[in-house]
Amino acid sequence: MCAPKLHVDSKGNKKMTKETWGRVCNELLKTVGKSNYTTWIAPLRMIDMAEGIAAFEAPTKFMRDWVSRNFGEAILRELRNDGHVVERIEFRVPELRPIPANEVSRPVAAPAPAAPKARSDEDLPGAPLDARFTFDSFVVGKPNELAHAAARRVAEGGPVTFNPLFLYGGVGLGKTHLMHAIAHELQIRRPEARVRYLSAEQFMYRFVQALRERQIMDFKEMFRSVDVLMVDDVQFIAGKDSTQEEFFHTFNALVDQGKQIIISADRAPGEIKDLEERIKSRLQCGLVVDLHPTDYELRLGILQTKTEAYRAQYPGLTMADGVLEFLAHRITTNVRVLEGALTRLFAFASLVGKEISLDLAQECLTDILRASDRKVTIEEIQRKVAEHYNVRLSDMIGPKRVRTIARPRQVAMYLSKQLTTRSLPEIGRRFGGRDHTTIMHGIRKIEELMGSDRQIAEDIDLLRRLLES
Ligand SMILES: Nc1ncnc2c1ncn2[C@@H]1O[C@H](COP(=O)(O)OP(=O)(O)OP(=O)(O)O)[C@@H](O)[C@H]1O
Repeated sequence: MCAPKLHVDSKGNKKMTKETWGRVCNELLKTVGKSNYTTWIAPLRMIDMAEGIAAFEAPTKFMRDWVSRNFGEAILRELRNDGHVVERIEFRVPELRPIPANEVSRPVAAPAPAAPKARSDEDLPGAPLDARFTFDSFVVGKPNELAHAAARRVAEGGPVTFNPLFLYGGVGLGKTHLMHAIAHELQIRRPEARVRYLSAEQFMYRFVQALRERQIMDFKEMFRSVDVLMVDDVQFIAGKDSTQEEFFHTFNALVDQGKQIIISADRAPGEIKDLEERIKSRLQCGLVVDLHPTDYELRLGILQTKTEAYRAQYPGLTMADGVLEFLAHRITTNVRVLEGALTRLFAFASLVGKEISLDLAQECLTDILRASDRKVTIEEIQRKVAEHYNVRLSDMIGPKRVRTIARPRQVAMYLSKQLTTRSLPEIGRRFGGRDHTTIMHGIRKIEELMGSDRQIAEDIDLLRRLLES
């Protein structure tokens, strides 16, 4: 930790105090970045500063070598910048002794055994699985059908055909659910297989813990002896050099042995910033599939499935028609938010003893509905409408008055008023500087036509759904 012992140089050089070392640490944090700082610098202990030599203690030999090689220069520079006369730095390791808890720099799940012992299944790495995340409870729709099919294939446990399976997609779209579903299924189909699931963050903590406790060989052996390894949210290791290094070797060792690896991330391998190139290319070697943002039908399907479960839990509650459709339409962010809204709705309705109606939904979900309001822009509306009617985008703002162009333009004006919070003069400006009365006229025209022209009404409905999904 950054806690120096105080020493005075016999040559009268500047004294190292807690404050000055604190300042040096602050500068180092800026130059090496938070994760490097926490992993490598914070565990250092300044033990001496005399005769131009700054001596530090690192918890392990590995850390000593790593810090010396990678951060020695930076530490030297910052000490000098702080006004200390330092010729060189020495890194030492303590005599073999248990490391006191206050030198542990990172939270860890549970202390590893101090001495190596015979390995049982308990020693294998892994995080608990959520019993609810099965294939049965996973609702399949267009946006996730490929990811689902790939997950199913891997879960069959046949010969490894693609390695790794790389699943990616935005927050709350079902990556973890699918990984747990694979693990559950494999436990049934291949009970003898060592299937291990953990997040990349847990992988790192275990790695750091192994370093600290000098059990790196055990760590390596543990991870290399699984049959199926699943690592969730792999983007977490980006920028964490030594964890990446270890992950890379684990990955290679397992692939070489023909063991299945399943990885998830919030984006495609090539797009993960600060992930080593060699890891990116390894991750791209198998099958890379993405979970697309949900569409209206999938959201409705998920809501219907979850509602079935709630009906059993709250047998007395009734739900008015249109509530699920309203939620699927309005909450487009992610499935987790959708689920949260439904849970709250059932709990609220049961508390107040009322039917779940649209009014009740609006009342109890105001914050979620407001946060989920997608900000559609006028430009997006113009683009979508132009595509739909096969006219040029420039015609949306141009002067042409022929009906084949004027009508789509009015549709875009109408949707701009409906789907954005822009005022009529603002909308007018975006439509080539038209007056607000022209916009008003366009909107009225469309409102009128929607009552008499089914085609226009359908077009509007479709465009609205496209823009809001
Ligand atoms: N297609 C689906 N069918 C049923 N439930 C789903 C589906 N997709 C997501 N969910 C549910 O949504 C919630 C969030 O899903 P999950 O945790 O798998 O998302 P994630 O993609 O791993 O998100 P994150 O990026 O935050 O880790 C879970 O409760 C999950 O069961």
